Amino acid sequence: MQFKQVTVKYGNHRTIFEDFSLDLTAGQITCIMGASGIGKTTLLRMAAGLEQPSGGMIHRMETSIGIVFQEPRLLPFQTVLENVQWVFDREGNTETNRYALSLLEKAGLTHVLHDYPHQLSGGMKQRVAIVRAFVSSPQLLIMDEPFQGLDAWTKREMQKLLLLLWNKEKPTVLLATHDQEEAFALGNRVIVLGGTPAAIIDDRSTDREELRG
Ligand SMILES: Nc1ncnc2c1ncn2[C@@H]1O[C@H](COP(=O)(O)OP(=O)(O)OP(=O)(O)O)[C@@H](O)[C@H]1O
Repeated sequence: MQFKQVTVKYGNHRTIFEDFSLDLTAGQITCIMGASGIGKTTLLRMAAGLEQPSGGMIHRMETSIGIVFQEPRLLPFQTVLENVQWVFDREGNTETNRYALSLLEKAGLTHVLHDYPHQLSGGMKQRVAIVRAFVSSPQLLIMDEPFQGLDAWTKREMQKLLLLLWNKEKPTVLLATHDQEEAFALGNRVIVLGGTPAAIIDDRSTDREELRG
């Protein structure tokens, strides 16, 4: 997907992006870093089509999108399993259902399938949100600091799960993180935003194949 000369302004004085262009290679994981408030969430929301730029264009080749927000955003009156099934037609879709169950197992959630969100820890809720984004095998996966707040072990497990799924289906992934180590462990490319309005101040291709999977 492509951002072409994108401008984002809030009010009269606040310019977050101006003439910002970025070309994402399909099938790659691109990690976006940058100080708090620089515009990472805004960029991801535009990539998902949730926000329109004030100027410029966004071209998206991918037709299906999965999103993991900074907070889990689960449906409160649906169980863990229902929250994940909600994104596909569970009736007669046994193949997807089986896939959902296998992802929930990989995410260590098998024992809470029938629990409701208020019964889960913050980390468990976030894992449900991650599985929900993965289950429909989207061509574009947008993840806004998805592993923030998870304990170190769970974080590593979820990162491994992301790489496992990415290796299988090669979606285009756009992932915002504050964690440089995470960015270089996961990304094929790491982009750092800086300045006002935000511009790309560092753009590196990584060659860390040995860390994958
Ligand atoms: N709806 C809005 N109205 C006004 N200003 C906004 C709005 N949404 C975001 N902003 C401003 O745009 C800037 C970029 O916000 P954004 O959430 O994209 O940053 P971020 O890099 O994701 O930050 P963080 O790392 O803290 O999540 C911030 O200065 C924020 O205050």
